[in-house]
Amino acid sequence: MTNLDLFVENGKKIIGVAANYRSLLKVLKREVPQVPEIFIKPTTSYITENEAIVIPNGFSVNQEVELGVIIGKKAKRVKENEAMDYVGGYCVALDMTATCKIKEARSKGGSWTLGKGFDTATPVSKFIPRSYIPDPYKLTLWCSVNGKMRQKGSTNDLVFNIPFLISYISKYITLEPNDLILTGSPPDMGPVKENDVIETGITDVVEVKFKVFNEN
Ligand SMILES: O=C([O-])CC(=O)C(=O)O
Ligand SMILES: [Mg+2]
Repeated sequence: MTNLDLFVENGKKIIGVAANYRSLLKVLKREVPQVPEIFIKPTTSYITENEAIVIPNGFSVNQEVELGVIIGKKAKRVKENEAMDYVGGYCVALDMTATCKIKEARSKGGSWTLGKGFDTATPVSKFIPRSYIPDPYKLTLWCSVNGKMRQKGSTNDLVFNIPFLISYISKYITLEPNDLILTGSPPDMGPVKENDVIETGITDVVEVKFKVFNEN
């Protein structure tokens, strides 16, 4: 038996999707991609409510609010039309991103591991059972910093929807119960600094608060 409420404790992997909102691609002046660009974050980057986001020394870090999809059962080469059977539930997540490291990786062709995977880079809400969200494309994701709204986006703006992502990823990487897919951020991610308070949520579903600290 898997208790998906404990997805953080039992988490095996976190798979992120980059630039998966049409509105973000527009801002970035990028074409809609043919396939998703994916990356992995370690589960040691998880934090939950009341734990601190810690910015590593010398890093510049942005917040990105995202719909998290939590896998309910093992998925390998899943067809798109069966993919929703593998969704156990959802969460709201912050894909904290060290922009300094991602820029360096993009320009030098290096890896995203530090840019996406540092400790505390994946703050998440509690688990939301799948039945609680009958239509995952009607959700409003929001994120405020120090009480000022910074991001607001609708999941109907996703480029690759949840079944496509599960089908695509599971062709190459077996998905396991408690894995988390971060489906990408709407525009207006921005830098955060020590003592900032980040509040984030899915309207009428869940909200969660995190405080930001420097490493020392
Ligand atoms: O941070 C990035 O460069 C890409 C990303 O994760 C997103 O669009 O959600
Ligand atoms: Mg992201």
